[in-house]
Amino acid sequence: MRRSISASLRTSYSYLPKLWDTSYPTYRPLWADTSRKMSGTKRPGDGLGAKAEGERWKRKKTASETEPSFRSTGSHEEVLLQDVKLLLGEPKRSGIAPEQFSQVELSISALGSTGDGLAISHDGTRVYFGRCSGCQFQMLPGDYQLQHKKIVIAKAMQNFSNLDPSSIPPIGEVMPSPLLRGYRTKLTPHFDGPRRGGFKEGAPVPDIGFQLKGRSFVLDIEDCPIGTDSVRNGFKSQRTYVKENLHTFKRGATLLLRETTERTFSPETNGGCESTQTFTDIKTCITNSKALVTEWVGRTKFISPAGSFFQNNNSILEKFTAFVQEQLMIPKLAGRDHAESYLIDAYCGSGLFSICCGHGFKGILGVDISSQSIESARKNATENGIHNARFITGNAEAIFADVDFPPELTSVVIDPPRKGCDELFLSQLLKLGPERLVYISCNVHTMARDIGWLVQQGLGKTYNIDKIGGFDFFPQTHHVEGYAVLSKSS
Ligand SMILES: C[S@@+](CC[C@H](N)C(=O)[O-])C[C@H]1O[C@@H](n2cnc3c(N)ncnc32)[C@H](O)[C@@H]1O
Repeated sequence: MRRSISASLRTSYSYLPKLWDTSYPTYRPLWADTSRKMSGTKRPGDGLGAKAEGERWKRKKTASETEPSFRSTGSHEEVLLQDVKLLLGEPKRSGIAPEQFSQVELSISALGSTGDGLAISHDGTRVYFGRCSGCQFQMLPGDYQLQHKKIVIAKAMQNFSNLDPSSIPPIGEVMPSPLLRGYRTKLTPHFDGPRRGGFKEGAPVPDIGFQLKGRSFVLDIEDCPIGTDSVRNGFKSQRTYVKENLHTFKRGATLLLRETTERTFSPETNGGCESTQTFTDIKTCITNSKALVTEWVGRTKFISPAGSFFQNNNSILEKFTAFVQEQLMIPKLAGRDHAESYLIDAYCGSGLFSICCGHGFKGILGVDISSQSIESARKNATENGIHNARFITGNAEAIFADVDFPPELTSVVIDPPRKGCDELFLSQLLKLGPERLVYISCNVHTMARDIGWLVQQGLGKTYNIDKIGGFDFFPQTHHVEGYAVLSKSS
């Protein structure tokens, strides 16, 4: 049975958990040992004096420290465990855990990378705050969220890359989202059903919303302020629909709410210069996963089935894809036309990077496991004037059987799902040896694991990690979109 502890939490901006100390070679909790002076004082039990203290990160890693290597899953539990270990320090504190379901009053010391509030009681206990597992950070100012997310990326590199800190570049600032609320173009609330027999006529309406934090049941959510207006309206209509038609559901269900945009260009500007054309967008909500939705990234139009993957924060995509395009330029070709170079788009979805960043490349090859997404990528490329791109359906590593681009003129953008890349893909990538790698991820822990693994392999030792940072794709939540840019050392 789970231990349930409730903590009192002041949610005003005057009380914010301290951020983790970034001035140290490795990240440590600033608050964990405030009584310790930096000069000459020993930390109880660690046996290290001030001199050794400065060098402690250089010492040989123990088996348990090196454990989260390539096989790490980057799961919530694994990430939380690393934070709790850092918080408690070594040697481990011991003590008696509070009785089950007892209430203890604790001050939250800091936020963990998973968005959990962390507090130390006399026995070193972690606690949760926030009930909905969706957007836990609504009580925190935007700047604080950005600083916290930068530290999340840094701790991910520290805890999951297995790299010496000297080979990790300083973490870049996390780029803010233009919209802090009303940004999410897709929501998937759900409800549970009876174990058997379906909903009977007159049955009580189940909770419809998102998973309760740390539990396997649903928290009723009437409105979700991070959704766009059209998605929020769609949510209200769908809630009403479920209530009125409950007896038609045989079991629980997940509702799809996805924004689509109909753009109309003003007649008087038609035929004029593209960048001066004015337009009006009408946004509505689609609930059928097979229906096609249209999304604009700046002046680029994407059409894909509502149920297929597309980045959820449209407001940041123009800035983000411009950044990725810049990173894909091969440094050795600086100042020269990149029209001689090639692009591989691994995990390409419906072609976001091939299409927004692909102009000017001599050839483009994309791969995705979803045939539906590949079909969209092909159509979207043609519609947007990209005629030198090929897209194949398959596991990401299938691309290597097909590619004949010269490695020294090739850039690869890698944007895997949360679980990261397979070892097979990464080892074949190293065999190809492309000049430039831009790794994008919504799970910075598996990104750290994969980047760390790549640069420690024989063939990977020729790569430098040039940049690491993030974009705030998911304001008000603990999630952050990370990037890592690597290039071949000269
Ligand atoms: C985070 S999405 C990125 C999509 C695209 N780059 C974008 O930004 O719109 C990850 C993509 O990886 C695809 N995917 C998942 N597992 C894969 C695999 N083993 N091989 C190739 N693609 C995979 C999914 O279908 C999804 O489109």
